[in-house]
Amino acid sequence: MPAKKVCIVGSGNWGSAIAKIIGHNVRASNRFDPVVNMWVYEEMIDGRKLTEIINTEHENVKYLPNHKLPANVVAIPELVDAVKGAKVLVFVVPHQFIAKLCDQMKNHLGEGTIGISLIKGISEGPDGLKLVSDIIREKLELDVSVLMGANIANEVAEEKFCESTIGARNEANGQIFKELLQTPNFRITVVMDSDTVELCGALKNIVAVAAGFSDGFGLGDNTKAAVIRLGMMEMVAFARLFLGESVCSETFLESCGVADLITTCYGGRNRRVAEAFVKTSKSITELEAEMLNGQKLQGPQTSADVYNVLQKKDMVNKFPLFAAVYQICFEGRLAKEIITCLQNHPEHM
Ligand SMILES: NC(=O)c1ccc[n+]([C@@H]2O[C@H](COP(=O)([O-])OP(=O)(O)OC[C@H]3O[C@@H](n4cnc5c(N)ncnc54)[C@H](O)[C@@H]3O)[C@@H](O)[C@H]2O)c1
Ligand SMILES: O=P(O)(O)OC[C@H](O)CO
Repeated sequence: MPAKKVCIVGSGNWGSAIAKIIGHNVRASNRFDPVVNMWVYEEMIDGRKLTEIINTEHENVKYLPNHKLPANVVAIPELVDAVKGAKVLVFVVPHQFIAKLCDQMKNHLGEGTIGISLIKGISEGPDGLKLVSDIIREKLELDVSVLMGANIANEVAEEKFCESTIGARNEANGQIFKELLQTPNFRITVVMDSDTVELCGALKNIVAVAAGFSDGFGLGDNTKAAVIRLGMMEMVAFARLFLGESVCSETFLESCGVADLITTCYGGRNRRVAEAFVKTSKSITELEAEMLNGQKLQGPQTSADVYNVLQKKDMVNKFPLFAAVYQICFEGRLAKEIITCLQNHPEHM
């Protein structure tokens, strides 16, 4: 069987960290072509193209500085050129960009191409919730797995030990992605409950924003633990509401569930910016621009997407923590009302 060409669609903080792993792993496997394409959203850095910097210095100096990428990872600015001939696509862009990128890729993919989404977020469809993987499936007609877990990109790039979860609909494809992505310090479990895995990855970012508010008020570890627990209860309830009987409780015990929720509520960007939101009174948009140097927050936007979906179902009052995050970020509700929200949570009624 010919070696499969891999293309990474995205090159931000996580995209670059995963490129380090993929570039290394394809060299050690007969299954994959040893040269990996990486689509890069082109920008100028001190008068030079980012793609040129990556291809000469083998470093994404803006989104993952101080980490060398393997030389077999080739940065390509045109999306259609990057995906040409690829049989394995790794989608890793902020979720707000994925639909438009799929439209550009459509009609440029070969038969039998498979994909995996590392994107944490959701979208809204005409009938309510739409998963990012569903957008990719519908637009590109691919089998799509997902990878979600307690995986802060900088720590993964430093090769510190962590776990991750692949959610697959096609088990054989899930195993192919495990071969592509697993390392001694990045241990992967494959489960078939793909939609729950994906929802965990998206929803934990909303809880991280609430954890950041709590930190901003200096409420301490007990309060943050309560935010994490109540957030998890809302994640489970939301998954059951939208995915029904197919949701497997054990999935929340995988890295994509409890572990990602913990890491994100302590070490993530959403937490950090939400803490600054409380301390500075600047808007989320201002803080994202000031603090993240081009990286994108997923939590506030996901809270808005989730709020709209819940409104359509008339279920907002069943998810007070998710709703409070949205209202505080976008509707001027006072951040300190996160405490009122915890005090009156239906879990204690
Ligand atoms: N960073 C992490 O620690 C981490 C870990 C796990 C999962 N994730 C998830 O991975 C996904 C990607 O995150 P990331 O950290 O790689 O990205 P990031 O936050 O670093 O985002 C910046 C990326 O978006 C690109 N971009 C900017 N404008 C664009 C446009 N108009 N169209 C297309 N691309 C544009 C930038 O060039 C850059 O590559 C997100 O869903 C995130 O939640 C991130
Ligand atoms: O930095 P965040 O908040 O986007 O979270 C990063 C990862 O999703 C943690 O697994």
